[in-house]
Amino acid sequence: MTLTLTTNEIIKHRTTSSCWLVVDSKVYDVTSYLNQHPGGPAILLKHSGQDATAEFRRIHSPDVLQYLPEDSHIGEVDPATRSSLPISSQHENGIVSTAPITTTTGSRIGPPHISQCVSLLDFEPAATTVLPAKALSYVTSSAASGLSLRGNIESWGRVQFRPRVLQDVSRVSARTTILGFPAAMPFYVSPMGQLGRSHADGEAAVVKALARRGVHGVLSTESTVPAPDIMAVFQEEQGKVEEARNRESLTNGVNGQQEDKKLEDDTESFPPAQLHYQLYIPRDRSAAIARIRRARALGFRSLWVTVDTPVIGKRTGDRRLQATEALELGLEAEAESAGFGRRAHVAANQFQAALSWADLSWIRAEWGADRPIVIKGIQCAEDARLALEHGVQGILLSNHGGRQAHSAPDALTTLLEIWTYEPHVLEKLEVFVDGGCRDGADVLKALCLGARAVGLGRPFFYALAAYGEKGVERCIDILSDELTMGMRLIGMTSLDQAKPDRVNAARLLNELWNPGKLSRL
Ligand code: HEM
Ligand SMILES: Cc1cc2nc3c(=O)[nH]c(=O)nc-3n(C[C@H](O)[C@H](O)[C@H](O)COP(=O)(O)O)c2cc1C
Repeated sequence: MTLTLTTNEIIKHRTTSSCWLVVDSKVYDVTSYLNQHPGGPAILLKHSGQDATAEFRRIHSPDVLQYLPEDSHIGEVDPATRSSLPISSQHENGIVSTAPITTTTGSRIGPPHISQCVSLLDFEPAATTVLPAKALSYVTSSAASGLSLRGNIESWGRVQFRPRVLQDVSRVSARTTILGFPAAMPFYVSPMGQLGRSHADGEAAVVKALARRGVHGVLSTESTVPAPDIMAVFQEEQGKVEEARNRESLTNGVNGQQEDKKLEDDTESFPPAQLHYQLYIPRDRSAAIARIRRARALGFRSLWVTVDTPVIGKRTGDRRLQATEALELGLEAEAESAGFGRRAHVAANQFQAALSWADLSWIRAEWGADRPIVIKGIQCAEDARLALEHGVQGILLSNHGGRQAHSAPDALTTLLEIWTYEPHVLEKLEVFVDGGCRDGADVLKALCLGARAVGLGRPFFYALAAYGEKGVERCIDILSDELTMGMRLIGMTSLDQAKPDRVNAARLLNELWNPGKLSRL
């Protein structure tokens, strides 16, 4: 029998010895979960004794409630007293970002006008004006001292173009295919968990923007909004785009202007956007199978299995903030353990640390023999070869945006390592790269070195935070503009001309892993 609990009763439970919170009118006793919560105990305490629904939804999909101990749901809020239940409205923790834009009088102002964002780098400072410190830490956070992240960013500048001139570049096309599906552009939005922490419209805003631009995106297992709802928004938006297109082509047909309207850059009429699904494998295989089946039934085009996360990396910034939050609440022991990260993740079954190459056979069986699988997180040539031998269709060279292993190689270096030691992989598999790419023209460098497309994460998180779906669209537009302009300036009219002789990667090649030299040590 479910208990009916009054507001007077609920508000009493705000301590480490009795901590209740309300989500969707359900009262949960989370006392025994406090020290297991991967987001730390302090944030649960802050939202305890209150209706935490709105704040919970900004961060979590209802799916996470499965991690609570079975008897945590202790009752329902008494409807007669619900209106007096305090609503926890602090956005995550109420601490505003550390670097707000301020006026000369010192007052805080919001992001600049969207038109002032002309490069992807402009979105980060814009986002710092709106994101609370905890969300900002979540997105900027990188592993350990930040070497992997810095290496990613710097790697792009270590490859130069070898521009060709006098090539008639009046008409260019950046069309490609990704795993057999046409794509307007050779870049995509990387999977990022908890986009609700960036903006209230979260994943919905991103997929709407993708549909309007014909750009592909990979949805994270850890999305704030459940996958079926996101797919529904995406399909509805695609329907609208299609309708608008049909109306336009009728009008153009009547006026006989179709030919004149053909854009030089081939960006006006684009193929439909596509969504792919990123999979984290939890410890419980039946939960993993349920995820795969759901993604398949929903029509995601391919499955991107993340393999660089047997455990969560050492996100130094997040750990410091969790320690600070705990100290603010006088929880010294929790503060001390915050420095050792989200050990509870493993207990919470979220990542299967025992995952191995052999697991690909049941993943394949569940996903389907004829549907593409991409391994996300390949970081050396040997593993690229193993992925090929295990029958996947693609590999993503990635160090998770510098958030997982310390001193991990940037994707361009891994790409060159594959060129050098396992070049046949590049002929057989579609190879994707991500990490630190912040310019459309840089995308071309990866393509010249054999990549199919480039993923971008943080710039989209920042653009979404500052401007919602308009920000995501602008981020895509800036990248597209830089890419097509880049093609013209290096003398390329289509992506099949993206070949290694268009770039000088000598600086990265000089530092490539060299087993021959090592064996002489
Ligand atoms: C009451 C049930 C809750 C459960 C079972 C739960 C579970 C989890 C889990 C499993 C994670 C790991 C990341 C993920 O899977 O999304 C997490 C992270 C987190 N949770 Fe909760 N959570 C709950 C409530 C809340 C509430 C009410 C808040 C705040 C309003 C919150 C804030 C966070 C934050 C900030 C993180 C850290 C995310 C990161 O930095 O990676 N959680 N929680
Ligand atoms: C905020 C954030 C959340 C992320 N969440 C996930 C995730 O849920 N699954 C995953 O496979 N990768 C995740 N990643 C890694 C990205 O998919 C991608 O590899 C990385 O962001 C690329 O680097 P960039 O941010 O420098 O562009 C996340 C990255 C960020 C920044």
